[in-house]
Amino acid sequence: MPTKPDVLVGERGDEKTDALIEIEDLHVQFALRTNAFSRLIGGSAGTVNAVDGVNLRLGRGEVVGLVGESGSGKSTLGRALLGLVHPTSGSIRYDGRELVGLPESRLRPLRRRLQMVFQDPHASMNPSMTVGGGISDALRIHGLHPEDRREAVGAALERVGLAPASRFIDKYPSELSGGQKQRAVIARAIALGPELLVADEPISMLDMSVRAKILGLMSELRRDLGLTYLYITHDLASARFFCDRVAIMYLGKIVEIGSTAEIFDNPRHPYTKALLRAVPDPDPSRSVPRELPRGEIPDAAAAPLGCAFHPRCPQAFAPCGWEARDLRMILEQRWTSVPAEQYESESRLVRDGTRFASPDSATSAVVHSSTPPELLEVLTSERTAHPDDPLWTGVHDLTADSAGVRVRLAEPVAPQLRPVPDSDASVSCHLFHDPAELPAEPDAVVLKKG
Ligand SMILES: Nc1ncnc2c1ncn2[C@@H]1O[C@H](COP(=O)(O)OP(=O)(O)OP(=O)(O)O)[C@@H](O)[C@H]1O
Repeated sequence: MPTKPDVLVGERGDEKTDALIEIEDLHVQFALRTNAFSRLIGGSAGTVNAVDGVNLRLGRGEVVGLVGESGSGKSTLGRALLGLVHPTSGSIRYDGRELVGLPESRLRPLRRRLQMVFQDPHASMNPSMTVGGGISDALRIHGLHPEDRREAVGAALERVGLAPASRFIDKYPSELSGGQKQRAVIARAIALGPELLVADEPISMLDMSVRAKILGLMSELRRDLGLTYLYITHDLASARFFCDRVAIMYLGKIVEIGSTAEIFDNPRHPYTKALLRAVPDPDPSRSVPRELPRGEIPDAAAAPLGCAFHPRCPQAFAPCGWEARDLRMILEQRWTSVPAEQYESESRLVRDGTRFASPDSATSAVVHSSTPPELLEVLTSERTAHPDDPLWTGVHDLTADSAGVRVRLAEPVAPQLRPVPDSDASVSCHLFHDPAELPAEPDAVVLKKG
């Protein structure tokens, strides 16, 4: 396997080589489509903040891994880099040139330099074109003279290990194995002479036996061609092997970034720790918890207040962004372990599951109930039974009023990605930066529907 070059890592985990890509405060929103009936009854279209204020710098020749669960915004960030989705705001500079807002006609020539390798090599290739034809076509689109194309195709195929090229050039994708197809896709990308490859899960659909070989090839290409990579993956083990730095994404934000060694040897964010614990251990005799924390990745269209990870975080505390809707999660958890009759009687106390709570400020909300004292009793007994649940650090008090149970909550504070002293990592977590010292962010107190 190729060895990693020495990397100079500076503050915020940024490499001190000159930057090929500089992303600043990037936002990508998608409009949610609602049906006519929902609009009629006042449902708003809503938006998904797929990328929510990302800052990231890729040094020339650097490999940066973007890791996170499904839906965290990794692909959208990668696609935004290539101009395949349009950012809502923010800046992407490639070699000092601003890409955001460039018309397609000016973006197209740059695409030669910014290439993408997708997860599914089969879907990336035109089944009716030979391997050579597909690569040649990409070269034609980018204006390469016909006479130069065959030679460039052959060189690219041999460079990715499909050698001799004459054996592969006239084959159709269906005649290649999965690994060979991904090599052909990489050949098409490098034939154009790119500087950056956005590799979006490039090995996840391949057999285990060929994954390491493809990663090895990508490392060789990085060394020989000076390529820079944004490597998008769920798979921390491959990121550890391949990347100089790793950024952990959660619901559109980078929550931790640092050198690969720092992320793996000294993870800080509870989400990074959870992801690392979930990596399967090759030694079956060691029983390491594999589960991610409770709950699922929340709906990006209604992201939690404060730190988006707080509902799942075992170390969350008062300022992390507790909301009345977090009480629903606590109740649902309780109802999985009580007898059916108790579930029936308790769940009836919450008036309307679709409108569980109405916040009237960031720190006060009503959980609706037709019998508030009884609901208060259930919530109080839950608090007494599990006083250590992080949620209770953010609940000042619960009182019954005519509409339901009123909840007074701690002020939510959105954490910010900040450098960790004496390390090359940055983390966005109140465990590492005093929330009282963070500059106020407007979205720290934005109300979301409960
Ligand atoms: N074209 C689109 N229209 C609407 N929403 C979208 C669109 N593309 C992505 N999203 C939403 O944006 C969020 C981020 O999606 P994205 O695919 O970037 O995440 P990801 O981390 O790459 O996930 P995966 O690993 O499953 O590919 C998700 O909530 C997704 O549903």
